[in-house]
Amino acid sequence: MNKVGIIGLGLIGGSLAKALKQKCNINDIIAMDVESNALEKALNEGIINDFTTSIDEHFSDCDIIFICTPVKQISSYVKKLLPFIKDDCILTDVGSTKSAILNELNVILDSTNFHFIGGHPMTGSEKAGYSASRGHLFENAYYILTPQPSTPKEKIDQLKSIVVSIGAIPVILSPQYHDLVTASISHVPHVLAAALVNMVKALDSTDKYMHKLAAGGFKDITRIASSSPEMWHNICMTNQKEILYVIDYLIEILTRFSSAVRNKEDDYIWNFFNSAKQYRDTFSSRSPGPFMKTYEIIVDVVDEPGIIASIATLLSKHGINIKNIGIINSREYENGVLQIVFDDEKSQEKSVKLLEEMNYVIYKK
Ligand SMILES: NC(=O)C1=CN([C@@H]2O[C@H](COP(=O)(O)OP(=O)(O)OC[C@H]3O[C@@H](n4cnc5c(N)ncnc54)[C@H](O)[C@@H]3O)[C@@H](O)[C@H]2O)C=CC1
Ligand SMILES: O=C(O)C(=O)Cc1ccc(O)cc1
Repeated sequence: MNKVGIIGLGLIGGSLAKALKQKCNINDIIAMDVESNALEKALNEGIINDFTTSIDEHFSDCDIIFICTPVKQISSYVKKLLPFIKDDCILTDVGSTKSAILNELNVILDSTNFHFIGGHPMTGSEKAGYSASRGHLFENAYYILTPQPSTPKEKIDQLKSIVVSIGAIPVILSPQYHDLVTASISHVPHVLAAALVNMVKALDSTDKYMHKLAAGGFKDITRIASSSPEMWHNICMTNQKEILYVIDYLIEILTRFSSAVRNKEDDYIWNFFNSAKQYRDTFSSRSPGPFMKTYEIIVDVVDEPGIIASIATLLSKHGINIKNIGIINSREYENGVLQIVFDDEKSQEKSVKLLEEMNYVIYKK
């Protein structure tokens, strides 16, 4: 992979440019955006080495082009790029919804021979723009790919290897299934976060006590309500069927729960929270999810300077490679604990043994 094109140099486009430059040594990156500020900043930082504000011959020698604009612009950029790109160029996007883009491209996908592979990194932030971009954004994140049945395996493998080289974990899904999964775990949760914030805004009285007293729980569950309205507007307009299916299901759950509260159904209410707790407790706060097994341990450590360094030194002295290490401050572990992620089960087991010998308490293996 020699030359990469990026259309839309915001949070995701900028993070991709940084990751490709910093982790994959790709030194020929051209970016396009409607805003020149981000382009100039990235050029000055040496992240990209060329930019343009229109689609033209600049993209003719790109080996891969990532389209990182809001979802509704993506298919039109595919169409604009087609006259300029070379035959073996991979066109991919990072949009949060997939079927609508492909539906708009169907006719040309059938009649033209080019390689479009949908993509969606399952990582991001409530912040937008190039200034919020980070080269390590994709580390340990799932990165969904939705190739066409006709996409050559060689092209899928090329894109997969780029995904791996920026630190992410590729997962192949159909566009339709992608849209149902993301409607459930991302799109409707964002709708709900915004609904909760709008609810409090409407119910709060002039003394603003709700705003003043909103505590950790409310802030945790509504963090994502600070995301870009443009992005979420685009997502709801392009994943209508799946979002409606999930919202209707959620309404059924709330309606049933409301009746349980009205009728004081003791067992139902207890089980409602208990079953949610049991399932929520199976989601690790750092591991990326159910697709790939992670080998992690949670160590109870006193909060004193140098503790991470001394554990890391002990493990490295015994030849154990640490994939990820950091303090977690979550409600599960009141005082904060050290989470260490390893590459394999052998390293995990060896570390548990070594740390237990040093009298560390290990919570989770
Ligand atoms: N923000 C997130 O957490 C995630 C976003 N995505 C997807 O990534 C894509 C980009 O999102 P972000 O980077 O978060 O947004 P962003 O707002 O940070 O960046 C979008 C960039 O596209 C540019 N842009 C807007 N309209 C354009 C047009 N017509 N032509 C060229 N450039 C244009 C903007 O100037 C901006 O630089 C979206 O499709 C979104 O659904 C995917 C995963 C996570
Ligand atoms: O910040 C968060 O929690 C997110 O949910 C980020 C995010 C936003 C949109 C996506 O399509 C994927 C990930």
